[in-house]
Amino acid sequence: METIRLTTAQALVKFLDQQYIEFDGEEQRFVKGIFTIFGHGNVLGLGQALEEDCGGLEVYQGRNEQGMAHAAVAFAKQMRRRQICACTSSVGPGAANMVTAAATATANQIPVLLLPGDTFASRQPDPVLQQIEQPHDLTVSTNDAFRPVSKYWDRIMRPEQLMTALLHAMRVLTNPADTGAVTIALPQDVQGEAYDYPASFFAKRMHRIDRRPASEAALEDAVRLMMSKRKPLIICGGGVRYSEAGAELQAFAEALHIPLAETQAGKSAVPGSHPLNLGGVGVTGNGAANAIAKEADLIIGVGTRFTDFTTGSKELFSGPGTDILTVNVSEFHALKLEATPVVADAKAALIALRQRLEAAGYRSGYTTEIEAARAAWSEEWKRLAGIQYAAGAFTPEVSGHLDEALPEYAEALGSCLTQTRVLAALNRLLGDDAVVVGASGSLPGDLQRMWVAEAPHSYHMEYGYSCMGYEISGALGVKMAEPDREVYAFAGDGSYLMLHSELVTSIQEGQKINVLLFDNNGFGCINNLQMGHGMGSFGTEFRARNTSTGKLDGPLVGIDFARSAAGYGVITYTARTLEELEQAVADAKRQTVSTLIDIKVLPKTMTNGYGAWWNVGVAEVSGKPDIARASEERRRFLQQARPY
Ligand SMILES: Cc1ncc(C[n+]2csc(CCOP(=O)(O)OP(=O)(O)O)c2C)c(N)n1
Ligand SMILES: O=C1C[C@@H](O)[C@H](O)[C@@H](O)C1=O
Ligand SMILES: [Mg+2]
Repeated sequence: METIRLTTAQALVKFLDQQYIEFDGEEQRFVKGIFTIFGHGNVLGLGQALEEDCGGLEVYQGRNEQGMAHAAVAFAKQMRRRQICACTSSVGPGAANMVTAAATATANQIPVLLLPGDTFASRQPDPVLQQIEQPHDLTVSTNDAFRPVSKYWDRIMRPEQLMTALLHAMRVLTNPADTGAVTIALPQDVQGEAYDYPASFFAKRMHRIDRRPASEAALEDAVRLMMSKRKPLIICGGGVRYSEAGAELQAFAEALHIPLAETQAGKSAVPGSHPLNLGGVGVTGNGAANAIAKEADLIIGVGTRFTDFTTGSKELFSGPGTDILTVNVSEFHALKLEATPVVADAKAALIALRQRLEAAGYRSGYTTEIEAARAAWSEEWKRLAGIQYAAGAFTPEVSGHLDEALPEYAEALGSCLTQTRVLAALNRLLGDDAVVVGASGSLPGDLQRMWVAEAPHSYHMEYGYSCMGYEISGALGVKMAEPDREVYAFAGDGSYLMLHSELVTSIQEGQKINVLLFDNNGFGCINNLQMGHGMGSFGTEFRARNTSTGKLDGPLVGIDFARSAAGYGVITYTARTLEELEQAVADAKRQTVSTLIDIKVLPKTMTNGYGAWWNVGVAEVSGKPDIARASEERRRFLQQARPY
């Protein structure tokens, strides 16, 4: 047997360099590159291997391990999971910083390969710097924290273990039904240890991603169910996009005259302006999709995980005559809500189903309802787009919370801009081909309702984990995936403050991203949530400590975000009027380096709900009557919702 003597780390790099995937007959390199932050836990092992021979892998330098791993997650998501980046960190805190990103990947079912350094396998120098000593179990290290948030976890205690570990890593990373974070912990000493690896291990490997066909029996069940229904509604989830099934979903809807609604992950599979596309559904859905959902007698969930935001905590389509049909490549998701399951690739299943339903002469029973719902939402959209603040006589969208404080905000921010008006303007200004990126705060809800995404894959929302700080790191990953498109990160001020370090990486890499920062001086959506459930404003506005009350109810803490980002070399703007915003967007498009527009918007001017419930925990004991009312309302909704 021919062998090659390499260190564990060198073998790892050589193997990753030889992985390819085949999808619909097209071959592609699987690992584009590797994000690194070196420390003593990885620099002399994996760092040495990459310096000596990184093959075709690109090597990037991250700023924060969570940020760089989020960039890798966003890259893979925008590549529809057909190409990934790996990430290596040092031992201890560097590794711990990646745990959040691992969870983001796993929650969203996005492949990412994480390679944290680990403590010594030999234990000779223990305890090493950054080692946690657990007297009850010496095998435990920080990296065990990746176990619950990874789809595959391994620790390489001997060089030869690497071979089985990497083959299993590839199995999970390329599995469309069950992928997510793969963590391979690399003890510091083992990374540099040598072994005679079989040369065959480094041969080019092609991993075919098959389109799993639906079984005849499942198709028959689905057709039988559909033939008995007159008001079906398709819910287009992220699986439609990963399967490249947008055109087929559109053809399916057109042929059978069935409206469709979008989840956050499914948006931009079918053009937003299509007459059968009702837009976002659920807690952050719009009036049209939610109205049709409430009346539907069949929900056809294609490639969706049916999260609480999509199902309105299982209250939205809970009528006694409403059935669920699922098309999902994952059995786990297909079997949710006691659905009639079609476990299959979305594109393959939609083609097969359409053929059978057309042959059976199926057409839904909708007459004018779809058009009417769309028209009503269009009027509402225009109203939202036109909302302007007027001192003294203004009722914000989210009213009855901070109404009296709005003049103070207008003065402190120096702006009267409303969030809904800004979003409508941006939808017009950015251009259809631009990719919008978001994750957390009030913006995902507003975007799901208001953003009309026309071009395929122009909407990139991480709403599985809704992780603050993903927006900017994510935009970098999206730009790496789609260098020819303008990429816009939509971030709240809270989210920006939490993590924006990879903005510097975007400058370093010459990967232009645009940050649209919505500064409303606080954790706006959480303020809405607490005050909407009977609490006061507590710990969510950005106010200084008040020396007379001892509380955080002093003056507003203003931040000049444009000035802060300018220090990184970012081209920055501040927008306090629509004219300033228009000029800033026009100028930002002309730039070749990353830009940031600090948009000052009034709190409470985001969209409000459109008839879908969200089950959030409410105190059952409180001296406040409003909280008791909220708790009572929750009990009432729970009785209407599906219990499981
Ligand atoms: C990492 C992380 N921590 C906490 C949360 C909970 N959370 C969700 S939105 C939010 C506040 C967001 O504030 P901001 O980014 O300013 O957006 P706004 O709601 O004001 O538009 C918080 C704390 C989260 N989603 N992610
Ligand atoms: O707690 C949350 C509330 C949501 O409105 C928000 O979008 C999300 O980021 C979150 O974590
Ligand atoms: Mg905010």
